[in-house]
Amino acid sequence: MRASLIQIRVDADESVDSRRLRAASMVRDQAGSADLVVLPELWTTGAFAYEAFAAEAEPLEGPTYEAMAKAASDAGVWLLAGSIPERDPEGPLYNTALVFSPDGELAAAYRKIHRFGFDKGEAVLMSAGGELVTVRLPETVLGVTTCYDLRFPELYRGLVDRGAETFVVSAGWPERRREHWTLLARARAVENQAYVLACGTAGTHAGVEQAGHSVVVDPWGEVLGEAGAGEEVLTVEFDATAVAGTRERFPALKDRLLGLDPPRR
Ligand SMILES: NC(=O)CCC(=O)C(=O)O
Repeated sequence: MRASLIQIRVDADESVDSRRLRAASMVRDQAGSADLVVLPELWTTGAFAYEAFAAEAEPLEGPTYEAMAKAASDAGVWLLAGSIPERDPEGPLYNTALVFSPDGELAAAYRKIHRFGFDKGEAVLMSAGGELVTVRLPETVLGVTTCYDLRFPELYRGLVDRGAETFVVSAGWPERRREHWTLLARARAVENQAYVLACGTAGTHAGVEQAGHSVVVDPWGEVLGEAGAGEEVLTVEFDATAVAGTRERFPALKDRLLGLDPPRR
């Protein structure tokens, strides 16, 4: 299958409306080139533009949902439309990733579990999700994750236990920790014998330079494609069936002793 990672530029000098139109058009441009399209985390506001979260928060079925549902169906692609600052009808904000099927239906919504910032920023402004999300595509099962989640291997193991073979990561990762980004993407791929499609943003917002360098890693940890620092669409073709083969030939996942209920002896 072919996946296109849209590493869109998120700069303070562009309005959210303009970026939404550009993102929709970039998704449409993938018609015929990709089966799956991935956008980054909080690309409407920027992942570090904390003061914009409440101002630009949308209900789940708000303007970004509308634009992305239409773009997915126009292009006929599966679309992980990145995440939005979602305002729940009860009041709290969530960092919520949206997945659309090629007919423009919502296939899943994933509320980011691990919020970044310690005692500041997203960690205090957003509420934490609590549900692991997988999506069955014809060729593979996606495990949906967002940015800082990449540092928590137990989340990815939980997704493997729910059948995930391809992890998608929407991110707004900063340049200053770029080496962690690539290292963690490869680690999650190797330890779970799964593909990792990790899509970040380009540009600088809220004074935080973004790493770009979106990356696709195979179940053996090989980097199949990597973007540069600027705005770019990274398209990579990969054999989704290779996950089963890798897990059969090198069955390390069967040697797990901990975390299973009951534990294996
Ligand atoms: N938006 C994020 O989750 C940022 C994560 C990050 O900067 C890091 O883990 O490092």
